[in-house]
Order: sequence, then structure tokens, then C-alpha cells
Amino acid sequence: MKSLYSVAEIRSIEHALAATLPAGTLMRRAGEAATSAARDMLAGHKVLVLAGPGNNGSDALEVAANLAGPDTDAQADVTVLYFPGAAAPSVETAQALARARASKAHFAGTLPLGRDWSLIVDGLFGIGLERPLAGAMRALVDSINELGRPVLALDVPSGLDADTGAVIGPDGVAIRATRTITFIGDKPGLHTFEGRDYAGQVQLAPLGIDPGQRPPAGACLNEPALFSLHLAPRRQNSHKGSFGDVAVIGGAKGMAGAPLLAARGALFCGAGRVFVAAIDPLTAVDFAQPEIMMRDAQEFDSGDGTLVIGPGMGDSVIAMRVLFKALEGTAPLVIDADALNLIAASPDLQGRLAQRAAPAILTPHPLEAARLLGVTSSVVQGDRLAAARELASRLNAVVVLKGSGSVIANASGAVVINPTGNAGLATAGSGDVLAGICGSLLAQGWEAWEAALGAVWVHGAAADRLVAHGSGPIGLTAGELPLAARAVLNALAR
Ligand SMILES: NC(=O)C1=CN([C@@H]2O[C@H](COP(=O)(O)OP(=O)(O)OC[C@H]3O[C@@H](n4cnc5c(N)ncnc54)[C@H](O)[C@@H]3O)[C@@H](O)[C@H]2O)[C@@H](O)CC1
Ligand SMILES: [K+]
Repeated sequence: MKSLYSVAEIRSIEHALAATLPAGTLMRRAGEAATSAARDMLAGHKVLVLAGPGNNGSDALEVAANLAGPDTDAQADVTVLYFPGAAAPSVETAQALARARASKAHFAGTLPLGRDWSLIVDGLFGIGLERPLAGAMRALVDSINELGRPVLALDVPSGLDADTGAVIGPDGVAIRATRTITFIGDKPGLHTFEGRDYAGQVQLAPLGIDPGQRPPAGACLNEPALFSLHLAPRRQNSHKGSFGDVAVIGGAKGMAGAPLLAARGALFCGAGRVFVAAIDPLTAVDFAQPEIMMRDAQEFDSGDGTLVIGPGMGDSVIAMRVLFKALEGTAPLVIDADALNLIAASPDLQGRLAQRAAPAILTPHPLEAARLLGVTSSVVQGDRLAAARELASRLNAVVVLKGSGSVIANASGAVVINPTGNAGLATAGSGDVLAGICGSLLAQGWEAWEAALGAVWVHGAAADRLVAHGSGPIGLTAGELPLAARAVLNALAR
């Protein structure tokens, strides 16, 4: 499992290790791991090392000393910008500083101009960041980002909250790294919200600590192993009834496309039969996808099939009535879009949802999640893991909080961050396709938790596949996702 540790969890691991390892061991190991990552990235010899006042700065000073030498085989031309704190440095920091000063590294007082840095090493702040970057430090971060040179961040890009992936603000700044080498355990903030943009490629350096010495983490990264129990090649002796029914309820006037996209998501990910039950049943057939059966939402009886409710559903009295009926019934539900907004506006519907025994997956984007929680979307984004966990527990459902690094949470407190997907998914209708894929996997007998994990992974991987083939991220359309998702799912099942 790819565990993600909160800052508090990392601190308690460090605390436990401090009792067993000689002082300075972890810092030395962090310095060595970071040095080899820096050498790996270095395509030239001019290196700028930014070292802050804490232990993140000590790691950076170790890197500076290692890269500059006195060893004869070390060839980097290293410049160090060191920011001592107000307090006296720790013994470890003092040792790292002495090593760097004894090396061939050059210590500068301000950012030298006009140098074409081959690599910038960011060791300003790690998990000890306490407040927004200000003054000279803030200006330095802005200048570094403007240079657009390769940046290796140590542990966490400076300015980024390792727990939440938020740039510490308001109106905060953070280093935009090409790669982040993170120590002891990987961290949630590197994989969600702004984290993916700021951390770049994430590399874990466990510093010689074997997984058995680390307690279980509160979160992890999504990967096929988490849902593979449901991934099996299909038996030859199967028929459409073996793979369940999905009905997508939505499609108010002018919104016919949303349920069709969800229905295609469901169809291409293997549901046996797929219906669209439209609030405004204008279309008798989807000529591009005639396999989808069109019905009138007011008359439709889904039997025991899975319902995907909400895409383009609107907030009419009919929509409200149909949603009420769905919540009263026993069908597995995927609740998306307008259905989420109707539930957010009604404590009665929230109560009914929380008390249902059948599985439910909710797929809110941050604004929908904010409405459900009665907060603003910036509060949701400020701590996506907490928001998803809170919603899942309040509404007794599996929650997929969409956005960069989608967060999947359940009512028992499990939290997973999804690493697949890209900016191409920020397009109208991509959420409808995701809801359809969730419904498809539920209809095929997957448990709600695995269905949500699998759907989010496949949906993101479908977008990655399209981008790899040149169809995005610019101009990627939601209608292209179902076919790509089919390819991804079949590859996984093989
Ligand atoms: N403790 C350990 O065992 C290990 C720590 N390591 C490194 O140590 C880091 C954590 O070290 P620290 O706890 O010293 O924390 P940091 O080095 O992240 O920074 C803490 C220092 O910065 C100051 N500070 C915080 N926010 C500031 C701001 N916005 N402006 C100005 N000053 C600010 C604090 O007062 C404190 O002096 C990790 O991220 C990692 O890089 C690694 O070497 C691995 C082992
Ligand atoms: K850093």
C-alpha cells in the first residue's frame, strides 16, 4: 500500500526513531538521498541551494556540501543562500552548516542575477512551515518560480501545506518544483489540490526505515491493488443479465447530454443494460449510441438496477419527486450534480440518505461538497481530506471529492487520494462520465468502496491515455472518455 502520512504521523515516527538512532542519522541519510536525486537531475554544473532556518535547511546544506565536494570527483559549482533563524541552530544544523562552509560551496547574501542555474535545490521549509512566506523569502520564491529552471524540493515544496496541498496563504506563494524528494513517508499534500502542480514528480526516500517501523497511515494513494479483487476476466458463459442494469436519471430541458454521457460511461465500462430515464423525455433514441434505452423518469421503474441520479437533472418538482423516490427505494445509488444540490438544500433528504441501508456513492465537486457541508468551497479545498471524511460520515456514503487529486472517503474514516488523471478532465461532462462508470461497476457487483476507487482510477487513467495519444489535455472532450476507459479497464482485467 502506498501510504500517505500526515505531518503529525511523521513527527511521531521521527520521535520514536530518535530514541533508537544516533543523533543526526536521519538528516545525514536525507542529505545523501537528496544528493543522489540532485545528481540524477543535474544536466550542467551550476547549482543554487536554498537553505532555511530549520532542519529542512540542514538537509539542503548537506546536499550543498555533498555536491560541492572537497572530493575531487565532485564537479558542481554550488551557490548557497542560507537564511539563519532568530534562534541558535540545532546541533545537527550547526554540523551541516560547518560541512557546507568547509566545502567548495560559495555562500551568497542575495540571489545572484544572470546565472543560468542547472538545478535549484529548495530547502527553505519542510513540514515545519508555520505561516505564509513573507518579506524577502516571499520575493525569493517568486523570483525562483519566474526563472523556470529545474527545481528539486526537499521533503515538501516550500510554502505548501504537506497535509492539505494548499499553498499557505491567503494569497500565499510556494516553490514550483520539478521533482520533490520526500522523506520517511509520502504525504497527502503532495498529491491533491495544489500539491500536484507544486510538487511535480514525487519520489519517496524512506531513509532506511522499513515499513514495519512505520505505523499504519491515515491515508493512502489509489492503485489497482485496492480494487483488484473485483477485476477478473469474464467467464465465457455469461449474458447481459450477468452484468447488471444501470439507469441514469437526469436530463432536464436543455440538459439531455449529461445523462447520455453518464450512460456511455456505464455502457463502455461493462454494464449489461443501460437506460436513461429523462426528466424531459424528448429523445426517443440516442442515434450515436442506440444501445442506450430511453425512458421517461416519471414512469420509470428501475427494479433492482443501479441508479445514477443527478446529471443534468435540474431542480424542478419532478426532479425532486424522482430523487425522493430513489432515496426511499433500495437500489444502489450514485448521486451526482443536481441531485447533490437538492440534497444539500433539504435536511430531510440528508436524513433519508444517511439512514439508507443500500450502498451509495456521492461524487461532488468542491462547490457541491461545500453546499452539502454548509461551508464555502475554499473551506472544502483548504482541507479536502477532512471535507471528504466528514461528508462520508455525515451521509453514510462513499464520497468522491473531485478535483486535482480526487479524494475518496468512506463512513469508517478510510481516505484515499487518486493519482491518475490530468487537467484535460476539467471539461464539461467529465463528471457525468465518472458517475456513469461508478454506476457501471456497482451494477456489476462491486462493493461501493471498490467501485468508487476503481471508477476514479479508470476515469483518470482514461484521460492520461488520451493525453499520451495526443488527444489533450487541451480540447479533450468528455465524449472521448468512455472508449478510453474501456481500454483501461480491459487492460486491468487482463
Ligand atoms: N526531524 C527529523 O528527524 C528529520 C527531519 N528532516 C527534515 O526536517 C524538516 C523539518 O524540520 P523542522 O521541524 O526544523 O522544520 P522546517 O525546516 O520546515 O522549518 C522550521 C523552521 O522554520 C521557521 N518557520 C516556519 N515557517 C516560517 C515562515 N513562514 N517564515 C519564516 N520562518 C518560518 C520555524 O520557526 C522553524 O525555525 C523536514 O521537512 C525534513 O526536511 C529530515 O532531515 C529527516 C529527518
Ligand atoms: K522544501
